[in-house]
Amino acid sequence: MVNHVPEAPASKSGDWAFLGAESGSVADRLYLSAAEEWNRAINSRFVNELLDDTLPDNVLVSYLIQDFKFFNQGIMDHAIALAPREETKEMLRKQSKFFADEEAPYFTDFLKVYHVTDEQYEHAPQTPANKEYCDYLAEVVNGTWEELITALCCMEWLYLAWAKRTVDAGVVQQVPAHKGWVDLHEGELFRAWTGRLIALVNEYASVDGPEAEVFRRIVHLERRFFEDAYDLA
Ligand SMILES: Cc1ncc(CO)c(N)n1
Repeated sequence: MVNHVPEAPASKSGDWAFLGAESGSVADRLYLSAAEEWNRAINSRFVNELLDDTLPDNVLVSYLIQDFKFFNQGIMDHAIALAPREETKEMLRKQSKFFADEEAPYFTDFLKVYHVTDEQYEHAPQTPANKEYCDYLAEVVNGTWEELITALCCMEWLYLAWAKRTVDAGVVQQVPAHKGWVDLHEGELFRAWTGRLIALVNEYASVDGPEAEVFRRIVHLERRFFEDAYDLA
């Protein structure tokens, strides 16, 4: 295969020091505590096929319909409300606007190019993992800032981690929808955003607090979210 992207190696302490998760930091320790399932998620069949351009269209469509439903949930608004400092609220507001400007158009264009009708979108049932994930986030947004920032950090970081595989391998996807999905989750801006979330986790979260369970639960749900794309495709 010409454009094969190798799997990510096992997680090691300090892997993400360049984004602020130095060895022994809270973020690094949370990352290591979920290492096994994190690795399975970022090396999942869905990610492998997306990066190698071998993903069947119906699986991509099924996944993105689920993700669009997931994305429309307002987690950022809750984070803005709970953020303890005005500068953090402002940072989150800017990122929220970025999502509205960049990520939402990706979805809308995608649905058009792949001929997904509004009806098909509306009627697609949520997959079990997506439902469980959304239910869980509905709980988390009513919890503490520490838990919410840990959840947000984990989900964005895990996305950067799978997308980074292709950047590390120097492979560029030839299918525009695949490349577009990578570009939304890897690059200077997404790295900076993830780095800001890692800094907040280091500042506010604790490895012995309830945040540790939140981190592992999100990794688990992310792995299952990828798998479910095949079941309902
Ligand atoms: C399910 C899920 N988790 C994380 C991201 C990254 O923002 C996403 N788009 N979807």
